[in-house]
Amino acid sequence: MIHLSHVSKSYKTSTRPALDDVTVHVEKGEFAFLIGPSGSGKSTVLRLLLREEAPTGGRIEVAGRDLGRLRRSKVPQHRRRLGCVFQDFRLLTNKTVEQNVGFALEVIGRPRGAIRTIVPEVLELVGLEGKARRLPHELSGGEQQRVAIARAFVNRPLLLLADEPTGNLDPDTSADIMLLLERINRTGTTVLMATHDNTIVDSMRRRVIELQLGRVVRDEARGVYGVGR
Ligand SMILES: Nc1ncnc2c1ncn2[C@@H]1O[C@H](COP(=O)(O)OP(=O)(O)OP(=O)(O)O)[C@@H](O)[C@H]1O
Repeated sequence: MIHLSHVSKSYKTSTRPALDDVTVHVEKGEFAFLIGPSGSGKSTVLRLLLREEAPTGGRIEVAGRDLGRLRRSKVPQHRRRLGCVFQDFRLLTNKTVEQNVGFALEVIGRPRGAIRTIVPEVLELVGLEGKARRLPHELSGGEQQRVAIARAFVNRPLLLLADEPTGNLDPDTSADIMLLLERINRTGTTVLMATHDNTIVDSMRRRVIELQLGRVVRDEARGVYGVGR
């Protein structure tokens, strides 16, 4: 699903590379954590996968597509095949819950009838039935993240990228969000999640890929956050 081969990334204004010879393969259906201290390159990996940035060296393949050969005009289509969830939710503040989720289907041209059927199904999956007409500011942080996850998942993406999705949430709410991401993973969606949350990583015992100064320093099948903690 994700193949990074000898990937390097140097930003123009930075003296050291953000990523330095990174080789990582994540197979279809896997759930993997990307961890590492601030500035280690986690967000850069996600940005490269979304083709928001291009690598300075190496090769990146996502869902069978070589991103180096992806024409600029095909980038939006590539991004629509991925689901993305962020720490700050990024909801449309003037749209209701159902409109936020439905919008993801509108932009890919799904007919209104289909949207009316699919949106309530996805809201039920994320536990937001009954909240479809609320605006984001009428929801708790955890509920807002559920909307963001519903929006990311409504197109049934092959791959879900999550950048610190629990960063703004309390521990109980974070645990609920992780149950939801696990449920989504069980439908066959590959999940790659960047996080600083050691409690979550330790409780899930999933694959852990650790970056330090732009290099992979650990890749364990059922890892914990910190070795020896
Ligand atoms: N747009 C940019 N221009 C220049 N340097 C950048 C840019 N984005 C990131 N960097 C640098 O690249 C390195 C990796 O940053 P990145 O954001 O990928 O780290 P991170 O592991 O996601 O950090 P955090 O956990 O704080 O989000 C850092 O040294 C950062 O300063």
